[in-house]
Amino acid sequence: MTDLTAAPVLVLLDHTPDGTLRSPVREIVTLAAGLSGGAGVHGAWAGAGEPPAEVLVELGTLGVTHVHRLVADADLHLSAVLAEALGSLVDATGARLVLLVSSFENKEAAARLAVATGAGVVTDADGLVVEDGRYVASKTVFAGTWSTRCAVTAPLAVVAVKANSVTVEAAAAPVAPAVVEHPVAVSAGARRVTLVERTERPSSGRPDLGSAHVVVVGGRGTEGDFSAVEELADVLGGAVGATRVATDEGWIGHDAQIGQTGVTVSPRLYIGAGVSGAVHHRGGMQASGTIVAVNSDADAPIFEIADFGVVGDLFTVLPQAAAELRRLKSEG
Ligand SMILES: Cc1cc2nc3c(=O)[nH]c(=O)nc-3n(C[C@H](O)[C@H](O)[C@H](O)COP(=O)(O)OP(=O)(O)OC[C@H]3O[C@@H](n4cnc5c(N)ncnc54)[C@H](O)[C@@H]3O)c2cc1C
Repeated sequence: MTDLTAAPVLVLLDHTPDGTLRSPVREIVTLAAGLSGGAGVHGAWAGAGEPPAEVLVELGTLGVTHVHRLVADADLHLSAVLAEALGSLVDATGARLVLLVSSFENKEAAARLAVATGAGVVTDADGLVVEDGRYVASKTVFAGTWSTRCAVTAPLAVVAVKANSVTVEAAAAPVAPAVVEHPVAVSAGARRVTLVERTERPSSGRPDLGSAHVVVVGGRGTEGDFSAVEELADVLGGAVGATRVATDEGWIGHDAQIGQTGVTVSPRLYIGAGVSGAVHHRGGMQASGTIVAVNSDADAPIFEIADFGVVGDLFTVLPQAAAELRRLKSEG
């Protein structure tokens, strides 16, 4: 039986343009440290300069032993280029597992990497273990109504893990990661698309919807007034989401839409206000840890899946909840 813990684990270290780690990266590094045995956790760093010193310290605390700074004469934001870079790192490190955060862009890179290397790929995983010499990933499917376990039978596993799936933990002993430059020879095929321009969306100051621990969602019941939803999200340090009705009405941007034709979220806490819980919406939130619903209609379908429900007017309930949370916070 193959001893997978004898092989290093490769982790894509997503970060902001200024070099700050994106929050779910800490989760997959924790997962990698637990799976790598003594073989080490190798991080792939795709960015203009070196990782900042404080990031290296943090990565070392989490158990990253090596950071490979990818250097390419093509844009590593393009999934074809990134997939080739990760493929060459797999060859260089002998990794048997590549972990990525399950974002839209990373899933595309994961698929390309798997096709190029013959790897087995699992996306939207919420857990990963080694069983009988194979990596076995868990994930929910069919709008969160089924839990599945997928064993990777190929020699290389590529697994994209959903945010909020792993509790971040420091490694048993911190290390000082070695920073290694890794030049990437990009193929002509990966150059078929060139990035002409990138403009970062202005930050709302709130966490990213796809990876936030808390998401507060407004539906038609808000009648376009998201102030109570935003206030509660801010008290909880959460992101603001919406139903398709709310985005179609133009009350909030389409990137806030959660559901079958929007973003899939699985925060630790989902709060739906004025949201009926239609099947197309559930498809994007049913895997959330705790579901709270505030709806004036006691027969609204969302109460069927809610862990905690309040029958009431959101414009009364949400400000009360926000005020009480503020009071509790001020008491320390
Ligand atoms: C192909 C297809 C894809 C779709 N994809 C998506 C998707 O990705 N995401 C998505 O969300 N939808 C999607 N939809 C639409 C989906 O079917 C529902 O129409 C939508 O989710 C309903 O949004 P809602 O809950 O805001 O509105 P409604 O269903 O109208 O519910 C509004 C709720 O607010 C409550 N309410 C009203 N006033 C208050 C108040 N003051 N306080 C408290 N509660 C109040 C009402 O009791 C009601 O339950 C899709 C539809 C189709 C056909």
